[in-house]
Amino acid sequence: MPDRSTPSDDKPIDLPQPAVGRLSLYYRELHRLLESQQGGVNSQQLGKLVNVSPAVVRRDLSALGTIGRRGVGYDIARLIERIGDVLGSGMQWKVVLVGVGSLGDALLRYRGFERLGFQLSAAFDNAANRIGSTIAGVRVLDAALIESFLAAEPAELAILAVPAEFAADIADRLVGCKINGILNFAPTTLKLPPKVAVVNVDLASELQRLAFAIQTQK
Ligand SMILES: NC(=O)c1ccc[n+]([C@@H]2O[C@H](COP(=O)([O-])OP(=O)(O)OC[C@H]3O[C@@H](n4cnc5c(N)ncnc54)[C@H](O)[C@@H]3O)[C@@H](O)[C@H]2O)c1
Repeated sequence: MPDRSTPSDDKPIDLPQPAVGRLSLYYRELHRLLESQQGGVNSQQLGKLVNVSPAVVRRDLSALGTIGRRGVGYDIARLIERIGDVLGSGMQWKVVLVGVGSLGDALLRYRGFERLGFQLSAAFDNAANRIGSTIAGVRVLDAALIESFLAAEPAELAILAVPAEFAADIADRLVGCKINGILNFAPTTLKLPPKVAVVNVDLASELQRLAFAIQTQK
């Protein structure tokens, strides 16, 4: 297991976004392999699991300073530790969620965040029937308390699951509370200072991309 520590100011490795996405996939598959008692893996096996060539796997992993041994491959536990360090998954991240509707409720119940070091410290909503409830152990607080809560219990990341028309206002407030990264589910483009990292998850656009890919295959 990687050491659990809080996020530090260590200079991260500069990797292109597609490589970061692949590392995350390797990480997931390596955990599965470790759980199935496997000790080592080679670039061909790992590439097959995430659908990339062995050469791409070798390039991605050598960028982390991780060199496999010819004929032996990579030690899975060490590789998990190294990728976890680079992706920040060996750290504990505090996360808040805003908007506890259908989607927010489902996200709060998802158990996959904790395993990667993401701890949901609170959720916020402005609807009376949501405020005061506890979902999967996470308290739902009045959205009016975002600032006072984060002043007392700072968090690095936020998940935004409010309707699109409220997303910009909430995002500005979160940034004012020193939130550095936002996972935005609202189908709207947030205009935030460049220092704030935003990842947009737009499921409808993804479906559109999928439909386009199928059409162009014909
Ligand atoms: N449900 C899905 O499958 C899905 C999928 C992809 C994207 N989205 C997007 O995610 C967002 C949430 O979707 P949903 O289906 O959960 O909507 P929803 O209407 O069920 O929930 C929205 C929640 O946000 C709360 N809210 C509204 N304004 C707020 C504010 N100013 N401060 C705090 N809380 C506020 C509401 O009280 C409600 O609980 C939307 O932007 C939606 O387009 C939803």
